[in-house]
Amino acid sequence: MPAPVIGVLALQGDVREHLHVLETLGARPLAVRRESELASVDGLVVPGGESTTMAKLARIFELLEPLRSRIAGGLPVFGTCAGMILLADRIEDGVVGQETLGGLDITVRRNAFGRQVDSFETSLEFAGLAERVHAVFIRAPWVEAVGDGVEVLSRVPDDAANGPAAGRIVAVRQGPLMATSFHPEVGGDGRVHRMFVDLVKQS
Ligand SMILES: NC(=O)CC[C@H](N)C(=O)O
Repeated sequence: MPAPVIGVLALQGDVREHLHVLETLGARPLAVRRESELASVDGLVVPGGESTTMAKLARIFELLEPLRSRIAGGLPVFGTCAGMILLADRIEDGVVGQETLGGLDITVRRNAFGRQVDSFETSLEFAGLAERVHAVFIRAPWVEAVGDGVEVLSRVPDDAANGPAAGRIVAVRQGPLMATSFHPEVGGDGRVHRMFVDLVKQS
């Protein structure tokens, strides 16, 4: 199979970082702003940024329904941080009327880590990876609840020192959909993206 075309939704957020990691992994990255571009991708990354802004822009750019229909059609999608929020079927602490793309049977809590520690870095065990992943959290959501078909890939260590974040789910997969609360595109570790590229190749 030729290298898959992997789009990065390029309405807002840290688009360039994702394009760069995908390029280093030998995928063909494509910034997606129009329906015609969306139609040509084999997989899609929804980056970190601001989920409410991204949803509004997706509506303005007439991408909301095309995105929903490609997700319903089985397109592999990887959401990071705001991207996780956009893929979630249910949001806690969203703004009133906040729209999502949906598809992942999860409930996310926006800005869950709170003001004191809203941005931090740690290393986490991650299902399928031998070594821990360096995880950068920036005003991140966590996953409050998952449906039956959802595989948990990573959690904050269940250690009292982690306070209310202890044991919280921060990475999931459901069929062709993957999401992380943190930003694997920051910090030069391509292993989580490689997992997604492999998922795209298998689909
Ligand atoms: N780094 C991020 O993507 C932050 C997400 C942001 N707090 C939101 O609600 O959309």
